[in-house]
Amino acid sequence: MQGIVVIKCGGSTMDQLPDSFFQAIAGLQAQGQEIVIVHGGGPAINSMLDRVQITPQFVDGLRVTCEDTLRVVEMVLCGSINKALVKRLTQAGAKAWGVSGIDGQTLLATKTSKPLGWVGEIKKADTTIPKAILGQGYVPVIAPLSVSEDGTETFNVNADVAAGAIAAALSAEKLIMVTDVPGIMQPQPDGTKAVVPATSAEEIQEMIQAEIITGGMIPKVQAALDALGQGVEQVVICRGTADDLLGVCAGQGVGTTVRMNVNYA
Ligand SMILES: Nc1ncnc2c1ncn2[C@@H]1O[C@H](COP(=O)(O)OP(=O)(O)O)[C@@H](O)[C@H]1O
Ligand SMILES: CC(=O)N[C@@H](CCC(=O)OP(=O)(O)O)C(=O)O
Repeated sequence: MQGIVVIKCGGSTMDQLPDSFFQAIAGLQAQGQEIVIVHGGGPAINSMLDRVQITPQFVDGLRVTCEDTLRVVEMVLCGSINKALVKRLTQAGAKAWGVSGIDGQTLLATKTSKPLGWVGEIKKADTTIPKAILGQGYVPVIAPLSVSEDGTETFNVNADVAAGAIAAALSAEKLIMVTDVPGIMQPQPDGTKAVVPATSAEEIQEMIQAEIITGGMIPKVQAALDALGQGVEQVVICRGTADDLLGVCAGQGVGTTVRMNVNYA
């Protein structure tokens, strides 16, 4: 592989990520593969909100973010989660450098017009900082906070959306969305659920309408389609294991590959 690989680490799976996953990233980095990590941390934010007695609230997978919630989001994502990931990568032998979307205005945003409070809509992803970090031989580890153009306001951004915007701005070869499920799951006639190996914008719309895709999977698939629309070559939703990560990098059929349309190779 030549192009940049963006890995989005979902908060859902953060506590379960095995050492071998980080060792796989270290191995890829040692082979010269440029990797950028964008991370979430939804469950850790929820636990901290619980400790300060704020009830989490979501609309279509996006957190309603009042001022107090924003403080907690910034503290958890830029603080404990970002540093925990940098440490795990370091222990695995990778070189990692943690930043947030605020740093260098990597994620420039305006406040959403939706009734979600301090949630940002990304206007521009600036690749100066991620590229500078890559240029120094480190994996940028990016927390999904965003900042206003004048630098006065911070906004919360869903990590899938942040990863999609950064992958698009970097013209990444692959966006790998690592989560706690093996891909998009669909109910089968026998009552079980199976991973959808590949899907399209049209099928995704149908699955959202049929409530097969719900909650946090909604921003994920929307971000995947946006990234493809902006030139990212491949988007895969899969689990956070070394096998899945290396399988996607090797072009094997792992997880769910999201495509713009069914006939698009
Ligand atoms: N069709 C679906 N297939 C798989 N997961 C789905 C689907 N619809 C909703 N989900 C939910 O989406 C979750 C992943 O989104 P989220 O919790 O936001 O994870 P992350 O923190 O990794 O972004 C899954 O754990 C599952 O509960
Ligand atoms: C606006 C919004 O929803 N922001 C997210 C940011 C973290 C995130 O997306 O984490 P996951 O990847 O674990 O879902 C939040 O506050 O939970």
